[in-house]
Amino acid sequence: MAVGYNNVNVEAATRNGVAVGNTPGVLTETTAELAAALTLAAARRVVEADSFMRAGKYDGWLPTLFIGNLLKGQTVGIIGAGRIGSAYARMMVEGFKMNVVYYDLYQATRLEKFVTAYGKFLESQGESPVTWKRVSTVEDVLRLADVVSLHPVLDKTTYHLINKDRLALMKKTAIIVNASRGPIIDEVALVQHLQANPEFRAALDVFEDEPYMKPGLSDLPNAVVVPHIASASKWTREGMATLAAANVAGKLKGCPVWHDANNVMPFLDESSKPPAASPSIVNAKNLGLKILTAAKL
Ligand SMILES: NC(=O)c1ccc[n+]([C@@H]2O[C@H](COP(=O)([O-])OP(=O)(O)OC[C@H]3O[C@@H](n4cnc5c(N)ncnc54)[C@H](O)[C@@H]3O)[C@@H](O)[C@H]2O)c1
Ligand SMILES: O=C(O)[C@H](O)CO
Repeated sequence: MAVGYNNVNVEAATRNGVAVGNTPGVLTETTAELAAALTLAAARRVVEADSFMRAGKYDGWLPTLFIGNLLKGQTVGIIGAGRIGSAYARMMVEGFKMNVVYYDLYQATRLEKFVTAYGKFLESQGESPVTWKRVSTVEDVLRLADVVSLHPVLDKTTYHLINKDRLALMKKTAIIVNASRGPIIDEVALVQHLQANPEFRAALDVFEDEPYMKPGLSDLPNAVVVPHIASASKWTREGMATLAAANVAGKLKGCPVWHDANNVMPFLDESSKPPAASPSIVNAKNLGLKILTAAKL
């Protein structure tokens, strides 16, 4: 039960006539919120400070205790500005007035429009506007950003996208956040980078060899690590379960497949009869399954 299906061999499934369902449209905001939470935890050293407190080490306010990074006015870099990347970018823009630099294979038009409009609103209030910039390389994002959040799909173009050489391009006090897929970062290189650069921070929801971490990661105070919980809100998990069940039921009953995997709200309405369709079968076209239009539901 997941939106990401990089762990499934869809081609082999299709060859054998097996439908592959996923659960899109209900994870976006929840996952983006966890990426935002990780960003704040790393920027303000929340986990380190919590451990210090619980260990009974706090003996009075100090001007130098757990100095972190102010996000306001800084630049957030997005690699993969799809559903989750764009939702996270909007949160960081609206919540913390950060400027956006992003890299994606496609233009994130809605995100650009949002940042432009919000920038104009801030100006109308006498505040500095926020800005966006689309760059043509991953390297440009890494050089320019104070926080880099990774949101691409995992495929052969993004495997170890963040490696030793690219980490070296980042600012010494930057933060890297990953709530996408573990192998997008070369985790051994990241551990070495964190060891050599104590002011650099990482906040990770996903790991290269889940459920394990690469040696050394868990000892590093400049890393925040959580166990793949980005989609773990009650609303999202219920939505995922409903969509997964509806996929199975729709397939068993021979129903057609819903046409818009990003618009699955009709499947979540508990008070009405479930629609006679599978909400999201990713290999529907290649299997030759019938696909519904909105008007026919
Ligand atoms: N941690 C979690 O619990 C969790 C939950 C949901 C999704 N995810 C993962 O989050 C990621 C994003 O999910 P989404 O729903 O936003 O997907 P999406 O398809 O909406 O967005 C992915 C974006 O990545 C871009 N992209 C593809 N190849 C790229 C490349 N080489 N360089 C840069 N960008 C590239 C695509 O153009 C697209 O805009 C996926 O990896 C997904 O598996 C993780
Ligand atoms: O792809 C997904 O759905 C997640 O990684 C699990 O929530």
